[in-house]
Amino acid sequence: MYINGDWIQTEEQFNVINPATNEVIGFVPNGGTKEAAYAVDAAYTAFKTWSQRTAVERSQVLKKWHQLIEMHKEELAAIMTEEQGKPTNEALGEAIYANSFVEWYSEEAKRIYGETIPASVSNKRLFVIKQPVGVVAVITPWNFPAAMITRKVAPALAAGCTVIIKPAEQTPLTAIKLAELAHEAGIPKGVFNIVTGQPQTIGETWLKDSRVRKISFTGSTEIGKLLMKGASETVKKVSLELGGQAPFIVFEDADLDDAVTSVIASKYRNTGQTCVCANRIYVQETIYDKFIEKFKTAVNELKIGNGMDEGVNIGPLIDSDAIEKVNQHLKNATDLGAQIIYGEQQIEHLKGNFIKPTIVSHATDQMLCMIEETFGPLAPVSSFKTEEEVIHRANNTQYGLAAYVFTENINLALRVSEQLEYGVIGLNDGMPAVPQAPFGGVKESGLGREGGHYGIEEFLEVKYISLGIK
Ligand SMILES: NC(=O)C1=CN([C@@H]2O[C@H](COP(=O)(O)OP(=O)(O)OC[C@H]3O[C@@H](n4cnc5c(N)ncnc54)[C@H](OP(=O)(O)O)[C@@H]3O)[C@@H](O)[C@H]2O)C=CC1
Ligand SMILES: O=C(O)CCCC(=O)O
Repeated sequence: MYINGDWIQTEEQFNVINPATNEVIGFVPNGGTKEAAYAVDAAYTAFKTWSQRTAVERSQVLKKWHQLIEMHKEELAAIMTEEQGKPTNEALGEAIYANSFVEWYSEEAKRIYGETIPASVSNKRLFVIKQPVGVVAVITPWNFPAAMITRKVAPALAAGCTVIIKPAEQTPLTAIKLAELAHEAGIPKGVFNIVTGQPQTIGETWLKDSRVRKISFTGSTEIGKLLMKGASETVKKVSLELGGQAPFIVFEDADLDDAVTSVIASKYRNTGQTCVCANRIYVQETIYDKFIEKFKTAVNELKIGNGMDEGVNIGPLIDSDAIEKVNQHLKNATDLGAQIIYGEQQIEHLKGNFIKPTIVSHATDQMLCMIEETFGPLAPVSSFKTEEEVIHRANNTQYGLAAYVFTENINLALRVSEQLEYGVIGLNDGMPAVPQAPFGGVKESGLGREGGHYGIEEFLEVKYISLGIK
């Protein structure tokens, strides 16, 4: 792991596994309290100087990191395919996407503006300045091993914060590669630190330490809630990007081909393992059969296999627990009357964590797959009659990250978008996330926003200065 500009080893290590083959591909240090605390010491010390650098200086260092990531994007992609399973093209797409946050925030570093406020008396002047929050703990998941790091770290560093990062145990190698490039880019020692190892111990050490002023987390709602509770002990700021349960709504006047292309992209990207994946698909009853036919045809084109192999677009799931969850959702759906219309055959020729893309029709809102985040390539399709009905059903969840709406009617589109209780709406768009726009959820899908100028605000404190003048 990488702390205070040095590479740190521990006696104990843990293995990193390729989910396409279940083979061990490497190992990393199993850090605990000692390493987690050392990272805070380093980041706390480095904050004093990094926060004092000019915005232009911070911007230049981030630009250098961006250049190096661009130069090494194929290598990063190969690491992601090996440790996470996503197909090569998708992994390269992620490396580029991840780097777009570094580029965007290298520019945004220069636009952290304050404010002057008219005073109500003539002998005062009122100012607002923005300052970095301090040491930021970044805890990231395995589904986007590079982008979830850069989406948090780039705005944090641009704002003048220093970071301590704990990547997911399944995907530490991508994080370590990013650290190598950060080191080469001249990010000063202590500004960027990676601790691999025991999640609970590392998490607790950071939660208890009052020098850590912010936690930025992407992952399950369960762990998000736990971190939020822990953060209250020292009143840290929190940003949480948690589970989703995205409805994908297709109205009868939608461009069907477009809707099908988008549902494939949204549902099967990363083999269904994103928090914004279409989780439940609602299709207006008048076009239901036609949609299902086109959807089936398109899914049939997908090639499943080891992400390293040419032409593969569906890789393995991350581990056997993930397979079990999808199978549990599928069994529950069929027990409750859903019909498997695509995907019933088992995959026998692949030995990793593979599961066939599956479509079920006649899904109802009582089924687990319509209530919980499946995080896998199971697509339940349900029909609806009216706008009111589908809005009610889409909102009837504790989650609120992304929702998708397909229609050619601008009035309907805006009415529905405004009524959906979600942080991100893909309106005739199955892939809305970009670096310049705010991404994040409402309800139990999280707090705060990543991306755009909103994303950097999460790492800034507002300071009000009242100046009395003579
Ligand atoms: N919003 C999203 O993008 C994601 C949502 N999920 C959802 O969560 C489910 C479970 O996935 P899973 O990987 O277990 O997600 P987790 O929430 O458990 O893991 C996310 C990150 O949190 C860390 N973590 C776990 N426990 C603690 C703790 N007590 N204190 C501090 N950090 C901790 C993990 O470390 P470690 O890896 O070492 O356990 C990892 O780095 C998925 O099936 C999916 O539904 C999962 C990933 C991403
Ligand atoms: O699953 C997630 O947490 C990540 C985001 C997807 C995206 O950025 O498109």
